[in-house]
Amino acid sequence: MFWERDLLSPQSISFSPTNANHSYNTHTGTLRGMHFQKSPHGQTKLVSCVSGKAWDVMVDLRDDSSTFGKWHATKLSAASGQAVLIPAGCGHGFVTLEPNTTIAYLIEGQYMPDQGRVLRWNDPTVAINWPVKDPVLSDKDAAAPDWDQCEF
Ligand SMILES: Cc1cn([C@H]2C[C@H](O)[C@@H](COP(=O)(O)OP(=O)(O)O[C@H]3O[C@H](C)C(=O)[C@H](O)[C@H]3O)O2)c(=O)[nH]c1=O
Repeated sequence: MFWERDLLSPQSISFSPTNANHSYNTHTGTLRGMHFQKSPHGQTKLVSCVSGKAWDVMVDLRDDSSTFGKWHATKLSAASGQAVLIPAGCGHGFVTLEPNTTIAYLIEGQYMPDQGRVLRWNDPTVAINWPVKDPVLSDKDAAAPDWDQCEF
């Protein structure tokens, strides 16, 4: 079981997914991120790995949060069955640790491409300690701005 609505409500976490995405990645060292939608169009994501293995990262972009600018990583794998909830207002990214890694995630919040933003994966302000130093990046991610140029 990946998600059950009533499982989260005792922790007073409300999560009502509106869509589900798959991200298939052929090569080890594929890095996608850090992606987010500009406030107030943030999305909450419940992320899991359904094949292979990945190092999944969130960064807190909520300027009223005590962990503003901090990052947190979780190792996800098909074998572990673990999932991680990325709150709205956080950036999300991952790097694959095996070939043929598929990330599956439920999303709450409408996809609004014109509100999509990217923070550079190796921005020195956030300083995420990625396990992969020379990743495979999309053009969009390779051209991402640093913290100071980002619109949250
Ligand atoms: C997110 C999304 C994407 N798309 C389309 C738009 C593009 O034609 C294609 C790939 O989108 P994108 O470049 O955003 O995909 P990734 O580089 O895999 O990034 C994703 O992985 C990172 C780590 C994320 O957290 C984001 O949810 C998501 O952006 O799927 C849709 O049609 N609906 C959607 O909800």
